[in-house]
Amino acid sequence: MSFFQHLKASAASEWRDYIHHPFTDAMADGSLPQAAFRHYLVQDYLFLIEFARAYALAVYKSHDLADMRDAAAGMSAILDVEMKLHVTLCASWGLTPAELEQSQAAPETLAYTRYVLDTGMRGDLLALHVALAPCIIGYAEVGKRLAAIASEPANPYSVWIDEYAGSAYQDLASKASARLENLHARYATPARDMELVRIFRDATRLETSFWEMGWRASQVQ
Ligand SMILES: Cc1ncc(CO)c(N)n1
Repeated sequence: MSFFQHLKASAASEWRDYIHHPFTDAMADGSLPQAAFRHYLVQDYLFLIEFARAYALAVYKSHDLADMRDAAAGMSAILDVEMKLHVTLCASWGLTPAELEQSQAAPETLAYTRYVLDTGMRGDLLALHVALAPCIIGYAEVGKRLAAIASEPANPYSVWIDEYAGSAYQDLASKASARLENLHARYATPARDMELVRIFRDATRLETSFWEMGWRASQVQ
């Protein structure tokens, strides 16, 4: 069993809640109110700023050039690619990048981003990448799942779904999986297993609470 499969199996119910959240199903069938999606996406923009910072921390925590380049590429993938999706979608609602950046972070956004940064600050590169894994590998799973069930044609969320189901993002997630296995082989010890599983489970729960935040916004319409 790969390390990632082990993490998923050790947090099976948390992982299922995250990947199959009602917020994502409502994107797939197009029933999610746009205001809820907007709320989510603005928070996600703030989230990505801090996740880019977490990859910068991974550069700092790296022991060799290969890991540094790898982390730098992860940072660029967020700053130069993924955030463009948010900027484009938000522009269609009249929101500028400056307005996005000045939005107030929700408690869920603060909790998740602080958790990952704190895990990286006090831990090593492996702990940090375990904290980052639900984000990148999870969204690739969600993207693929939604692309398979999304209502056609003219789903209002197809741009989002296509981004995460698309080959560029899928490729990024495969690289993240390979990186995780490699770091595990180099830095894991049996005594660390509980610590690493806990980090993975906590980060997965924080992903679910991020969907919950968007989902709650859809319930108050
Ligand atoms: C909350 C969250 N998790 C994961 C991703 C994927 O990068 C994202 N954009 N937002």
